[in-house]
Amino acid sequence: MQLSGKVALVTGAAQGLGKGCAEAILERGAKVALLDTNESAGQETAADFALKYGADRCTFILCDVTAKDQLEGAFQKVVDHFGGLDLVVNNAGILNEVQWEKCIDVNLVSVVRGCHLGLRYMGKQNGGNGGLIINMSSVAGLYAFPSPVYATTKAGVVGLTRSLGMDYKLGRDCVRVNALCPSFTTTAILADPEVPEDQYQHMKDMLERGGGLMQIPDVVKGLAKLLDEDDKNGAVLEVTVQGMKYHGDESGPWDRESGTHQPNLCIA
Ligand SMILES: NC(=O)C1=CN([C@@H]2O[C@H](COP(=O)(O)OP(=O)(O)OC[C@H]3O[C@@H](n4cnc5c(N)ncnc54)[C@H](O)[C@@H]3O)[C@@H](O)[C@H]2O)C=CC1
Ligand SMILES: CCCCCC(=O)/C=C/C=C\C=C\C=C\[C@@H](O)[C@@H](O)CCCC(=O)O
Repeated sequence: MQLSGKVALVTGAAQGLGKGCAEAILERGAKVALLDTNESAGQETAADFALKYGADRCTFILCDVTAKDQLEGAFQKVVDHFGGLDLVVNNAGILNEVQWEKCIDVNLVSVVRGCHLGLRYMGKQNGGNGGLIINMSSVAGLYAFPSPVYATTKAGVVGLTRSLGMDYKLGRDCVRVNALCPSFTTTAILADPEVPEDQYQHMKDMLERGGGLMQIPDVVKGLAKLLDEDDKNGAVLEVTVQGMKYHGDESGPWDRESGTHQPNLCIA
């Protein structure tokens, strides 16, 4: 996707992977709205970006993605402020197995809502120009992981992405929907996950056996790949220290015999 002059909305963008994604999008010439509950970090990030990329290209919107009205209001504010919407990155997420309902709300329910809003504002059948949605899942959504509710939310994001990325939907909306699945990356989420001790110990072990931590720029390379590969829709990209690979390209039972797959009807 060519991003010069386009408009992006990134949730959970005050810090961490959301901030890294937002900066990569700015570097490619788009305007970016940063949504987050952390007002001080969000304002600071927006101020930094304004200095580097221009005050007219970045805005912070205080938004709890789990509050339906706030998320809807934030999408409307972005369109009012920048005059359109072309790219949504549903990134905000937490790991909390104690307050597990909250974990589902932030990581899954809000991503469903973010996708619906993205389709509402970008979908051609609604008067939009088409666009791209990138959902932040995790390697935990692809393989067994010691924190089961977190893993469930991330697997849910994979299923949501694949199904919203079906060709018949693209033919109607011209909005591609893809997911990024990073492994352990150095951000604040690693510092204080609210998980029982046995889960934490098991994660430490997985981290060691998996080859260690990635850094934010490693994951941003995955975002860049999804931005560049305009033919990808419903794609699920794993990003680890071992490299990047797409998941789940195999045909379902309905396509298996013929080996055919309907081509995309429209590329945004
Ligand atoms: N760091 C890692 O190892 C991995 C992280 N991820 C995912 O990446 C995404 C970003 O996480 P990180 O940058 O690592 O963590 P982080 O904790 O540094 O950033 C998360 C951001 O989301 C915001 N946020 C949390 N709840 C929110 C809400 N209700 N509304 C709006 N904003 C909210 C936080 O304030 C924070 O700015 C998450 O979805 C996480 O699950 C996926 C795979 C690996
Ligand atoms: C294999 C799937 C990885 C998916 C990672 C993910 O989506 C979210 C992880 C969130 C929190 C994980 C916390 C893990 C903590 C410990 O492993 C700890 O050892 C991390 C230490 C970090 C450091 O050395 O700086």
